[in-house]
Amino acid sequence: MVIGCGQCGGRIADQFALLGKNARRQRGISIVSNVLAVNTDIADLSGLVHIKADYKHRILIGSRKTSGHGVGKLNELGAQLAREDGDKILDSIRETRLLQDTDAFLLIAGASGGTGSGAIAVLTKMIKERFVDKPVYNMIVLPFNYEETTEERTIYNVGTCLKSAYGVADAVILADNQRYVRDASSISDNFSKINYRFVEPFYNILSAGEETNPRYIGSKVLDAGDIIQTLSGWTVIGHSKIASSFLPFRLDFRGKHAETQKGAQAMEDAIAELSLKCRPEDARRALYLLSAHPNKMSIDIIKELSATLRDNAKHAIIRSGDYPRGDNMGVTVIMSEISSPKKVMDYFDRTIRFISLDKRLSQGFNVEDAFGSIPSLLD
Ligand SMILES: Nc1nc2c(ncn2[C@@H]2O[C@H](COP(=O)(O)OP(=O)(O)OP(=O)(O)O)[C@@H](O)[C@H]2O)c(=O)[nH]1
Repeated sequence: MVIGCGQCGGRIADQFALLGKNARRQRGISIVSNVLAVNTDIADLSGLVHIKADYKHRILIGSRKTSGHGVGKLNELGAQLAREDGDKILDSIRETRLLQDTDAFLLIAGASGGTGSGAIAVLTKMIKERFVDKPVYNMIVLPFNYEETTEERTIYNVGTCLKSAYGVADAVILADNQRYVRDASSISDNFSKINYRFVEPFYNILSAGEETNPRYIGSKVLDAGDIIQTLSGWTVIGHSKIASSFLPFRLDFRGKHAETQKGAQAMEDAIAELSLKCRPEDARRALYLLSAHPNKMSIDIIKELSATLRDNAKHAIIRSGDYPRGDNMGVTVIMSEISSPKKVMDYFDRTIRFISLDKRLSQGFNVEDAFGSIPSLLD
């Protein structure tokens, strides 16, 4: 179940709603049990397209205090309003027809805003307390570089949001806006392309374990259990596609070798496309899914993918699966339990400076050091 908080979270959740519709239409399966958007701003909720338009799915919080006009980047206010009106979200979750079939919750927010940045950890905590048997994950979107220099509160919001989310969510998937920015295009064009890039890797990962047609069931099915076992702590996700226009079983040895090489290349590309730049060797858990046309699945490619991932994520427990569906060969990779990702540590460092504790941070700086100094939005 996907819950978007604030404008950024709501728009990305909207993209998940579209993904759910596509899975039903194209594959006849259900991969998303419900999609909700939570906001303090009526206009943001009105701009969504795919999330159902009723008040149980587009949930306005804090309307008495903000008159439906947002919290103006004050994430403490976002957190407070989520605490006061959180029951509305819990009610909508409880009324979800497919609640029993929900394997996990995914809450999404932009770290630098007010509503989503403040609400995400508070709602995560409430949902975890109410639905104790289901993991609750966060996807947190990091701002563009220019926002860090032009908007005063950006760093503080990001630091407090990341700290609060890490303290309560079962995993925090980091997605960096700056990764996919294309200077030449407009901001709105950028946003829709970036949102697509963030959500696309989930399509096959969520589909593989829900597949019902025997023709498309892999030899090694990657299901919700594998994903849940993989997701922990700081996490990133990436995806790559390779057009494959021939059948490997009819190839001569040179063609076969080239096809196998494509497997290694696809894995390298997926790692290069991870949602936040990080060091794969810092991951303690990893997962990959190979999707390809049933006729193009080959054991050699799977071996090559495994070897390439092992070379990169040297210290990780690796899980994998294959999904024989689709015309293009695609590789989705998740790296999880990443120790002290550099960009996150930089945010903690700069947040501490921002709140003028003026503590010089030495080389051995780690999450625990930073946590002591940064205020939590959960208190
Ligand atoms: N990827 C992506 N980022 C977005 C989108 N909309 C906003 N952002 C980013 O989200 C951050 C701002 O958060 P918002 O979600 O707009 O803020 P909010 O949670 O609605 O909070 P307030 O507007 O202060 O009430 C900035 O870093 C934006 O670049 C979007 O559709 N996609």
